[in-house]
Amino acid sequence: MIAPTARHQLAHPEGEVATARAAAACNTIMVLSNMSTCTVEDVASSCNAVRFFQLYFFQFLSCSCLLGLKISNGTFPEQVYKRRDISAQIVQRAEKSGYKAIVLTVDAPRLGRREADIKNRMVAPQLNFEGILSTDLNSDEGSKVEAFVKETFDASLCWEEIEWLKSITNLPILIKGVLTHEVARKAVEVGVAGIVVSNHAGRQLDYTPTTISGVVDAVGRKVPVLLDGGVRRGTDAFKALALGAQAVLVGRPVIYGLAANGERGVRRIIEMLKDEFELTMALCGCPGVMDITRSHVRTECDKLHSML
Ligand SMILES: Cc1cc2nc3c(=O)[nH]c(=O)nc-3n(C[C@H](O)[C@H](O)[C@H](O)COP(=O)(O)O)c2cc1C
Repeated sequence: MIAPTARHQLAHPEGEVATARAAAACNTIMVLSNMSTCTVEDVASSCNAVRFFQLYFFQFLSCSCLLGLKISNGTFPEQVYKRRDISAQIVQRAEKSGYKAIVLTVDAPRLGRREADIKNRMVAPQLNFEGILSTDLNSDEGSKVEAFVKETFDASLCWEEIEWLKSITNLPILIKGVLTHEVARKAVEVGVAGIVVSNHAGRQLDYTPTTISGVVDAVGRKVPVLLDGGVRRGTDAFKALALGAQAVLVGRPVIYGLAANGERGVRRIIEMLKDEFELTMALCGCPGVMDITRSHVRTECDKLHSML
């Protein structure tokens, strides 16, 4: 699957549209970010790729001087309002445009400190929100993306939000950004259709681990577990499946392929990964994906256990 990486037009003028066409040609699912640089509808009408839609929840940050509130030092505190109407609008647009699932990203209550973005004063067009949210933010320092996220992402996201999301869409809901078995169990309890084990490519917090094995054990096959992050070779996909993932998501390699050669570059990346994956299966004696088992990989943990 292609992971949501909301910067495609910075890599290539056709951005997510070219990526979606490559996904369709290679029979791969594309997850479109709600921060994408092409609109939900443009990507949908460009080809017949199977598409999932990635969602962040929104809020509205307003200075309380509008409400006449002051704190003791004379400054005006900021007030935060949830903007479920915006989340609802965008989910309904995705549903209407034929997206097959919602992938709710839960690991970005705030943006991690992305020093390259700050240095480059990063700006990314937010076409999905034109006329809905102000995307022209004044930030004297740092990246505009950071300012946008600070002002508009709902940092108070909680489990009730999933109940609400289920009430406004018939699409299955996957949760992306799970790292622990406790969160995975709770996610199953509230009725998600799938779990994406991900540390957001390490872009949020340095040193966060991805712990697929613990999550797979906790979930116990009740819903599919997907692995995201660090897949660079077919062997990585094979290892993920051996550890219990049902699919993998690929982010940056797709962007690199897009930057190098547009739609053809993305196709090449996906083909290379698939070829390497099939070769690994053949060399491990696995005629089909169902033949890939836990015994095909040995982790550091296994090594320790074998020494006891
Ligand atoms: C440039 C860039 C933009 C991203 N934008 C989003 C996003 O909008 N939503 C999201 O859930 N994840 C986003 N991610 C994280 C990816 O979905 C994915 O978790 C990560 O790239 C996977 O790791 P990989 O790049 O090692 O394959 C982004 C990642 C990158 C590199």
